[in-house]
Amino acid sequence: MAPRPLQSVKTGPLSGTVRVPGDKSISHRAIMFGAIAVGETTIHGLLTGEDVLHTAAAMRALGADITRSDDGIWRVRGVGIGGLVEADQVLDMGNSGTAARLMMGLVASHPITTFFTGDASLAKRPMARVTTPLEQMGASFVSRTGGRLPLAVIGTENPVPITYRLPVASAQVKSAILLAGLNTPGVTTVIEAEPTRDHSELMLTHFGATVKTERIEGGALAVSITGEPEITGRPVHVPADPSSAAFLTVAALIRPGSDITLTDVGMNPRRTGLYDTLIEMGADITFLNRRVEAGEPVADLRVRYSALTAVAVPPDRAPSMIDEYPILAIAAACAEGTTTMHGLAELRVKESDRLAMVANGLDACGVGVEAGPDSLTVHGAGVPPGGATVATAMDHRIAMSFLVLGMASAEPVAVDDSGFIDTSFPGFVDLMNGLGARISLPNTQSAARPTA
Ligand SMILES: O=C(O)C1=C[C@@H](OP(=O)(O)O)[C@@H](O)[C@H](O)C1
Ligand SMILES: C=C(OP(=O)(O)O)C(=O)O
Repeated sequence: MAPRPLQSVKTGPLSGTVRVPGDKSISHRAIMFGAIAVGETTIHGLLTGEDVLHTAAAMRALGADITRSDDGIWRVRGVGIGGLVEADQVLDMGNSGTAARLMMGLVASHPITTFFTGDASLAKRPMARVTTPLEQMGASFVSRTGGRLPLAVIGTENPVPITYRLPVASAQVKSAILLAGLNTPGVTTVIEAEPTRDHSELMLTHFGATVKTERIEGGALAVSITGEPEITGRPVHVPADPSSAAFLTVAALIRPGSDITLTDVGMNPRRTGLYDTLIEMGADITFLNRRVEAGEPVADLRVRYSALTAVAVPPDRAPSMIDEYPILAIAAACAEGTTTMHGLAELRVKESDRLAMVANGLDACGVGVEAGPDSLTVHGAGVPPGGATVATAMDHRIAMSFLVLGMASAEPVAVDDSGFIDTSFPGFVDLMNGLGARISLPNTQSAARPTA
């Protein structure tokens, strides 16, 4: 598809009350778990971003019946544990690491062969982190050198349960193993040194599976699933995505006079590291109407402009804000002082090398920045100069982050392609402009100083 450049110019105060789209992690899981449950799962507030639509298409190809009614509610009729059928087409996972990795776990413990592919960004991302444990469970794989997509999973008829210690903090790898464990006799256990998002554990429990989490010696968590449960379709209410709300939150914090409210935002503590960090920087964020909906904590967030000061973000916070470092870097660029972030090696293997893309983009916009192998240092500029076109490398979060930077910069900031924003946040531009942003097609004069 042709690139879709956009530019963002300095805006006045933001105001209004909005609900950002549904949580991407929870939406993928609602479709997948509904597809392997018995009976009907109804999903309210599903994210209809492209990543989740790829998951829905793939689960249909594997036998589930998935429809969307006019009222916006999705209905999934599942096949039951062990009931997935061989797809007669290659499954295209688009830009989505979550879709590819969780689905590989699901099919690995079925006696079927499944072919996966993805776009140029996904085809660069490491898959050995899931194929290694799934091989131990009995599946085999045929892939390109280095274990990348396109890739075939030859599922096993006789899967064996394993106990596996995660070499990287990853909810995707944890979930892939637990999902393979669903159609495996006995107990499958994943040990994680650092707690990652637990949406799989919460939702599988909601569907009737037995999932236990215990703290073991050394402080690690052991997450175990008992195989071959009877899981039944359930209603799922998807909260608004805290990772999407992050862009609006930072935009309001850096525009003087702003006062916005974001409703129904997921507040699972394994996802809220950015909000903790912003509050440490001096952000005025009030959490209203805290409640639990369908097993997930949610709140309405009132966010007001705040003079932010730099912080050192502790590395052990990374799993709870892993997707939020690009937008935190934008907040840091508008803050007073030097912000340091460590423990970020995983950012190099997301939709793009996010450390490199953030550093190149900030540098092009005149903000002092250094990227190390797993760290980022941003020197706050107060009002960033801007005046550049930033390369986004097929990465939705890089595109949204730099459009937010443009809202506070002296000169407009353009992004070379906004098309991938639809993977996670359809309607981003309209929602932002509705609050007072000025994001539009670039005019030719401002497209100066392109980044690498
Ligand atoms: O499990 C999930 O839904 C996700 C886990 C994270 O990836 P990793 O597991 O690779 O850290 C995150 O970056 C991704 O956006 C969604
Ligand atoms: C890393 C992300 O997603 P995924 O791994 O599913 O592509 C993200 O949304 O920032």
